[in-house]
Amino acid sequence: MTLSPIDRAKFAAAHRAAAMVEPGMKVGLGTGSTAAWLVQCLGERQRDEGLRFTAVPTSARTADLAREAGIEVGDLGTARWLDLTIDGADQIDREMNLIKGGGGAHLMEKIVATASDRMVVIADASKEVETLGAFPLPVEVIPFGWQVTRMLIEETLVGLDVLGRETTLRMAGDAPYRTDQGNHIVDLHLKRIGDPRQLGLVLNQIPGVVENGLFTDICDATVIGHSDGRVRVRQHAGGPAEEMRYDLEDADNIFTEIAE
Ligand SMILES: O=C[C@H](O)[C@H](O)[C@H](O)COP(=O)(O)O
Repeated sequence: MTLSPIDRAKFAAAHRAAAMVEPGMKVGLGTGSTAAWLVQCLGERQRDEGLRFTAVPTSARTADLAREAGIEVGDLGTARWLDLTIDGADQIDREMNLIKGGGGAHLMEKIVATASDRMVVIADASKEVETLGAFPLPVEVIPFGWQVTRMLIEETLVGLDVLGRETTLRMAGDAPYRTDQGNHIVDLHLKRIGDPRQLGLVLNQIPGVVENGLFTDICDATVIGHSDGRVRVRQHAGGPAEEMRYDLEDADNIFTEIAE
């Protein structure tokens, strides 16, 4: 079976990051299409090597995928503190600030990543940007009075160093989208985000806002995959980036084995 170029990139990043999981670790499993590859790769390591680890998923979707891959699912309340969380992202800037929540899971993802010694982000190269902003910034709000919360968000944006103030309520068909926690999501269409730390703090002060999708000072390393099989691992703390290259035929073979 042959992977599409974008899936090769995601797979390569996920496969490299899966190798960071050591026996006995407590590991947060992210949400999204890249994290789904991670779950497959960890399932494969469990089957082939007998790798044992405690998995804490960041969404019901990831929990289902993990179970399907034969991975036993734990919960954060029991695990308390994790060694490592591996998750995808919608945008990554040079300082490893992130926009997350394109799949609506950023609240649980932020809790899990914050409760981890390390957060490693896996992504294809298209997610790397100079400055955050082109991707809509998700803000999870409670359903009660969401219209007012949205208005307050828009008013707050006026006083900030951002470009653009349009907001939309995320929909799932004809009804407002519901997160795993039963909340709604307001997406902010900002062309430029000035200071992501400041914006993140200010948004979370607004009554009705549960959590925004800006992750600042949380990501410790990025694993970026390319469709030609190249993978680049960069640490937030600095130091030389690690470069490797998957043989594309190998990647397709590994994928075929996982899929069977
Ligand atoms: O809510 C979803 C998450 O933050 C995802 O990790 C993010 O949207 C990236 O997803 P994908 O790997 O599918 O691009």
